[in-house]
Amino acid sequence: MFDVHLHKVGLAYGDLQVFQQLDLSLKAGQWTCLLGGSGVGKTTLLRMVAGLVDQSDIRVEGRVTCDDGQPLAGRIAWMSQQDSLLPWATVLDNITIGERLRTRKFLRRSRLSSEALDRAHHMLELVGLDEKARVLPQNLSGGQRQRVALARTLFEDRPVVLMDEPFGALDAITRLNLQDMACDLLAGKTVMLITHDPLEALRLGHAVYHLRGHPAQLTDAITPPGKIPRSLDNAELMTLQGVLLDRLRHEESVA
Ligand SMILES: Nc1ncnc2c1ncn2[C@@H]1O[C@H](COP(=O)(O)OP(=O)(O)OP(=O)(O)O)[C@@H](O)[C@H]1O
Repeated sequence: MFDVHLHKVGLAYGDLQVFQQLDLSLKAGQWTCLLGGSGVGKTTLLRMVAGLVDQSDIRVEGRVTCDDGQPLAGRIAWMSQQDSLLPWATVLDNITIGERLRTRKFLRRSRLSSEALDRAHHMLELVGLDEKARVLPQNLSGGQRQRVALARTLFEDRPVVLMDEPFGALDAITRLNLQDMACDLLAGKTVMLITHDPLEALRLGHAVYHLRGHPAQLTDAITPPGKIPRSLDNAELMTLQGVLLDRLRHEESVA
């Protein structure tokens, strides 16, 4: 278990300074949630943590370090709103795609180890979809597809999970159910979650930050009380939701 630290990070696309001088710590085993208006730089910040920014046409400042002294590269799983499932591959093949690419068993018709297959089936069981192992993604609902994406994230078994609005396209009830499932199954992982939904951030976040302004800055963390996922009848949660919605609405109106 290790914390991830962002030290004075900044990023500019040409003349557009998206954010600068940001300090942020992702605490080991906790959920850090990030809210902010459209275009403020949330995805860019997440991509920077993941090492996914192409440094040829942008300026990157600062450092991302882990407090165990090891690099973060290779210890991250990613989950986004677009489930990125390959349409022509079965659910099982989608879940094991990373393993197939790493072991060069993607193009050849060679088989994965029985251990890897058992583990993939187990992940599907955990998300309640084992009976869908052989179907194609087009035959699944949006919520089921995101459960497959969650199973793929679990299969990768990385200590750090970066999530970019993973539940954003789902209806309210499916979203609540998936929040609970992700919270349960990702227990012990260090999670950074980007969301537009204050309630989602407050249900799941040990620390909730608001990214705002141009260049963007982070507000102080809100640390809602109680264990995650927090219950909807938590009165403090509802008060904090009102505060955050008000902040976000004000931000939109001045942008
Ligand atoms: N590859 C790129 N080249 C140039 N500008 C970019 C690039 N990617 C993003 N931007 C710009 O950087 C800013 C931040 O974009 P980003 O996608 O990080 O915002 P966001 O907060 O995630 O937005 P949303 O909530 O709408 O997804 C925006 O002004 C966007 O237009």
